[in-house]
Amino acid sequence: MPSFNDLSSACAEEWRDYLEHDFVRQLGEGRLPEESFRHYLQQDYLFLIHFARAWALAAYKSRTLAELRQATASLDTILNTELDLHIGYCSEWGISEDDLSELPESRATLAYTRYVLDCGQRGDLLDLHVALAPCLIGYGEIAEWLLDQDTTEIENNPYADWIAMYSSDDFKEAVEAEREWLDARLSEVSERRLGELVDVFRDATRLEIDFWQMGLDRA
Ligand SMILES: Cc1ncc(C[n+]2csc(CCO)c2C)c(N)n1
Repeated sequence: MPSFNDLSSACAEEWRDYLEHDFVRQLGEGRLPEESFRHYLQQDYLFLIHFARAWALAAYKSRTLAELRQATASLDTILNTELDLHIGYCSEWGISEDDLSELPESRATLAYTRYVLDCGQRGDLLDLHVALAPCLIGYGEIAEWLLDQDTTEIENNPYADWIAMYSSDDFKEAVEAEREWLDARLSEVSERRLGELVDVFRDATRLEIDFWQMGLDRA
């Protein structure tokens, strides 16, 4: 019976390159250049606006009240928790929300956000959730992995708030709910359909790698 693990193990190399990317290691050790984090976070502000739209699309494509609630919970987390972190870091750097809204989107941001929105438009709710899975489940695994590393520095780490948000109990609960939903839906798909979904998952994972790389390349 297929499950989420079949998606990540079908592209194990890309999945690991995403979770254990140099950007993530350096962030955990507190030695990521501020220029890299700043560029990443500003682009992530633009990214989150489109991902909020993707969850709104998931709400629209939902067939049950439970699915509708799950999609709107993610939408709410982006608008009322995640973006606050971005706005907070940026205001410490003297960057206002008006400044952020005028930033040009990088190619990595454009490619990833529009890819996910296209998956949702042309496909069904499962395609869209699979395109969103590297983002939600990946960040959950990244936060867990970071906390497991001996080299991860929390005290005096300028990125500690970022790590804390993605390792919070609320966030872990959302990741768990997503995994359960995916496992239930994937258990019903054919081999052929699973192959299509692996392609979507792999592409989204590669776009996550490009997003980290965009940050590193800035420094
Ligand atoms: C490039 C990039 N990938 C993933 C996330 C994490 N994230 C974005 S939306 C969302 C779901 C609702 O919380 C999560 C976990 C990010 N911020 N930036």
